[in-house]
Amino acid sequence: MNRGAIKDRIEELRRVIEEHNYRYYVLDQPVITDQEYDELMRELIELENRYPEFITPDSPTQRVGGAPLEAFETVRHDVPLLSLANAFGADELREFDRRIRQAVGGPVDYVVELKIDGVSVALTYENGLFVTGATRGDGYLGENITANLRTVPTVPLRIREKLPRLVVRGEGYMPKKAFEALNQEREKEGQPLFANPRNAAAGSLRQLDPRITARRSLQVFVYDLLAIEGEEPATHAEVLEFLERLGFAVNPHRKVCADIEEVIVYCEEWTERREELPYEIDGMVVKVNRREFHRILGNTAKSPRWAIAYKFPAQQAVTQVENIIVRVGRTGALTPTAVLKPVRLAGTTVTRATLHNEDMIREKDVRLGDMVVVQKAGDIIPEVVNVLKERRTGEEREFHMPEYCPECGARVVRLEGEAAARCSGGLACPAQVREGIIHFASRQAMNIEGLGPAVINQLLEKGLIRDPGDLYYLKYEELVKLERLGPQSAKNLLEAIEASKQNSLAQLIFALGIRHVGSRAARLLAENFASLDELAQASYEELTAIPEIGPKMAESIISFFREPRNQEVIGKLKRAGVNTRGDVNGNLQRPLAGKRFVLTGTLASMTRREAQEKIEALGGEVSSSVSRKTDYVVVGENPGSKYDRAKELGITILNEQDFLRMLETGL
Ligand SMILES: NC(=O)c1ccc[n+]([C@@H]2O[C@H](COP(=O)([O-])OP(=O)(O)OC[C@H]3O[C@@H](n4cnc5c(N)ncnc54)[C@H](O)[C@@H]3O)[C@@H](O)[C@H]2O)c1
Ligand SMILES: [Zn+2]
Repeated sequence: MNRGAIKDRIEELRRVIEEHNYRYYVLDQPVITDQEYDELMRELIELENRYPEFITPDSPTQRVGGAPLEAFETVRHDVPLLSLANAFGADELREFDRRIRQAVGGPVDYVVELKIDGVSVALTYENGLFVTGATRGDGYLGENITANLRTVPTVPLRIREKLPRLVVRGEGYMPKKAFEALNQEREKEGQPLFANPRNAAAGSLRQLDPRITARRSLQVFVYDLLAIEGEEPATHAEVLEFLERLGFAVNPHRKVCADIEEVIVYCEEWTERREELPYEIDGMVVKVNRREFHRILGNTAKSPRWAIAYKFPAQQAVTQVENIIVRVGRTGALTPTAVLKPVRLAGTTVTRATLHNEDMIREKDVRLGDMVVVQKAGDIIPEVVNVLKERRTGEEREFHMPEYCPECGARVVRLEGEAAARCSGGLACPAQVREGIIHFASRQAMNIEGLGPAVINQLLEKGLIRDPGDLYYLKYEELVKLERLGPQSAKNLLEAIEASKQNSLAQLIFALGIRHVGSRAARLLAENFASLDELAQASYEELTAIPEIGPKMAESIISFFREPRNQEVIGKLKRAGVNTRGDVNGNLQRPLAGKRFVLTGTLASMTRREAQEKIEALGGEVSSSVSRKTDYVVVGENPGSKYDRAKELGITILNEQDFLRMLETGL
């Protein structure tokens, strides 16, 4: 870019950011996500850092927040209420620490607090009485919202010491439950919904009628001392204790850390635990503990140099729906999937998101070409959260479920009471056959290593297999000819197929892909019937007599074994020597029965969900918190507080290797 283009881009960014600031701070109605906003801001900061000659005092990088609303009386803050600089990731925290140590000439310790996602407020007390409450506004001029803050139960009207004058800073917020209830009520009344608890808190504190504020279940956490007449504590940690003694609500989740690595561990712990909290946090705040250093370090125009906000990695991102395709699953269910313009999300590039089913598409009104918010929760496939309708251009197109299966041309039907539309092609539908074989070979089923979707596709295309039974008749000469399958892998694959003949009956039942029969039900069935033949003969009464086997599952099992094509497959399996007999002693297959596990940290070999499924498949249980009843705590990379708790209680700790061994041997 030449200088002219750079200047244009900077001005463009400023204009766009100003517009979003206005919507966010003044109207409490943002139209983009915080991540998108942060991205714009980051670009502007980077450009201004590289071309400082273009910095102007009115740039949004040099100013805090938005202008106060005229409806309120204006309050001038005697100590400016600044914003915070952001750190994205551990390295930026280390960079912050380096700057600090250089400036103060030695090591420093830090206080780390939760970054409550709410609205900044200043509370002034005179002779122990609450006299003024104000919003941050532009940092210098705020709005006088004293009457509203008086209705908030955690704002003490009188503090426990009769100090002549005290100004504190805190965060007004709305707990998640109250936010949901408020939006539900607004929906019923046809009022516009708040985008998130932060906007709801801001809107509620900036009500002209304090009686409305009083009904909004707002709370305040206090986190800083801005002014006091008299002696000041020497450290920030002491400030927080002092505020607690005065009767303020101070957030209990905080930690004094001796160095930045300890800070990083604590931030990562909360990245994992944030969902536990009854209110939203959008990051952590790292503050230099010694207040003497605060004075040495000073402030920029926008933020103190002695503190930084560690922002959690985005779980949401905004992108465009380029297409909506339909995938046909093992049971014939048609799953509409959004093809997205690639976007970075929580460390990976996302190009697809599930839309679940047609009803969901209607409900969210997702159209081709829409800008949407996508989210990743845990390790599940990303999903579309909502559509940014205000960003529609009119070019968007509605989606319709196809009437015929895109893979086999059979009619698509939708059974009453079912959300899914299904291809009626059954085993004549290549998609269903393919997905069925992929399932058969998968880890939890027959666990045939080296037999993934790519190989299965080739085998089907070449006509070498038509169903799972055919896998056991494959020959070496056929396999070596496949693409990307050398002599060694062909040999390995044959061995893996051979080995799978010794699998348990439970694995086989699950692998058959009987509708509604998951791995747990398969295990129950294997424990209750001596062989596959016995199961195939079972009556409706015998099946439903087993606890957890309901009518739907029983019917599905019976009709599966009645279907001639399924009988044919089972015949092939038996002739090939696949084990169809159960273990007499069911517990042999449930070596972890009665054992309670807790998982913490990241495992290298599997996701948390996979680990849980494996434990359960072997009869164990997984719970979310450590107690005396816990038998094992499985500890991966960057474990959370559960690890400390396990050590405290003396519970057996398994590292990943121990855990894998246990899964394999049951010991
Ligand atoms: N979506 C939009 O259109 C839009 C527009 C403007 C701003 N924003 C969001 O707002 C952010 C900027 O807002 P900001 O200037 O208020 O900064 P900020 O919210 O990123 O951080 C500063 C604020 O953190 C709060 N805070 C919470 N807990 C704290 C604690 N323990 N210690 C100290 N401070 C604590 C304080 O109120 C402080 O003002 C952006 O990063 C973006 O996420 C979004
Ligand atoms: Zn089909």
